[in-house]
Amino acid sequence: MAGNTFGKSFSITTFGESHGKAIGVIIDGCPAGLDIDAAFIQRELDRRRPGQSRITTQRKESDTVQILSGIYEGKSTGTPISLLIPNEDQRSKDYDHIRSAYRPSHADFTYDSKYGIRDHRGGGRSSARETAARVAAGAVAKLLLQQAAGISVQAYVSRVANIKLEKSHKELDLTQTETTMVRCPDEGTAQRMIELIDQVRKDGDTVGGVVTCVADNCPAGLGEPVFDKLHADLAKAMLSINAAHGFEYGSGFDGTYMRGSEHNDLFENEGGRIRTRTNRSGGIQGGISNGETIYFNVGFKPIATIMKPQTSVDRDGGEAEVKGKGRHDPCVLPRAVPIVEAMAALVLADHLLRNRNARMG
Ligand SMILES: Cc1cc2nc3c(=O)[nH]c(=O)nc-3n(C[C@H](O)[C@H](O)[C@H](O)COP(=O)(O)O)c2cc1C
Ligand SMILES: C=C(O[C@@H]1CC(C(=O)O)=C[C@@H](OP(=O)(O)O)[C@H]1O)C(=O)O
Repeated sequence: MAGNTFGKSFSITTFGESHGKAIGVIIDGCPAGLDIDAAFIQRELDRRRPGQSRITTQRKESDTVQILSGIYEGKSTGTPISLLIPNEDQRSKDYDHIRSAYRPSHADFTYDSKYGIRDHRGGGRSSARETAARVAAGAVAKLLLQQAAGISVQAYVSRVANIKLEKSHKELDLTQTETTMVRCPDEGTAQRMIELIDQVRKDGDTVGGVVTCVADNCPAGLGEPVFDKLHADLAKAMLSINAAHGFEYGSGFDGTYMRGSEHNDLFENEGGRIRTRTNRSGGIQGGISNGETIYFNVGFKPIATIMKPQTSVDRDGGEAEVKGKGRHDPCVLPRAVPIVEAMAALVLADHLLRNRNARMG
């Protein structure tokens, strides 16, 4: 199968390029009868939209979603749901200077190597504009998770470069995430992150960092014991996001410093429900959810397009100099939050539906 489809039982296919007419998504497998609030899909898109604050790309897209099929009188019909988001503010001229040169650490060279086509206008399919389609589909997945099982998915920015939120997700009030433009739920840390991004933007440079994601109320039993392990599917989903460079769940890489005696999550019976006292497993054991909170981190690199000259090569291998032009994000993180949530919701919705056939009764 070509690489534009994601998921098995609840699957999405996205289409469109950053500088084409529109982008969109077809969702397959959504059961009939789900209440679909179009305003909710739009609110999720608004959280990802370019031009939303001074610390994001200034491309002005309204990202107004059109529902083309699969929803009737506010409910899913069980048929493919297609959602279209027209492009309104492409400025392809900004890319004339890289008609043949490759931007360092963007996808220009690899895309050309694969297809033999150099469409220099924006990143095409490799532009993060495509993630709008994922967020629209992720909104439907969130509604499914909420209505079918009461599962919620929330992400936030936990680090920008070296400015780190020292509190864990258990100590934070995640309802505060949307109150700061950087989407960090701690006001003081958020201010320092914003100041850093402002400075980096003035310098014509970029910074990376980490998004943390938390899924609550996930029942025990979602996932597969072999290849499609829940954490493996989450890892693939997260690493499929543009500029994502790392994934860890539960105790992650820190856990590798501990001994088994320190690391194990001991079981207990809490009023008839089997739980663990700690949650270093991040809510997943053996590829299957154990009913505890699922949490993971996604690391993002500093964005490739910088407003400083860098050496490069052109299609013929000749020397070239590339300096970023146009509208770009100085930091991916504030807009990555709704994308991470959407991809997590898609994975969980897929496994929730797959799990229906796991056993009799
Ligand atoms: C929300 C978001 C916004 C992004 N904005 C830009 C941008 O303005 N300029 C840019 O060069 N890269 C941007 N990127 C990253 C590129 O799309 C990405 O680096 C590129 O496709 C190459 O893929 P890779 O970094 O995963 O190897 C963004 C990524 C995300 C998730
Ligand atoms: C348009 C969006 O972000 C874009 C992501 C992006 C990239 O290279 O990933 C590069 C820029 O694209 P362009 O120069 O074509 O405007 C960003 O503005 C969006 O997220 O909707």
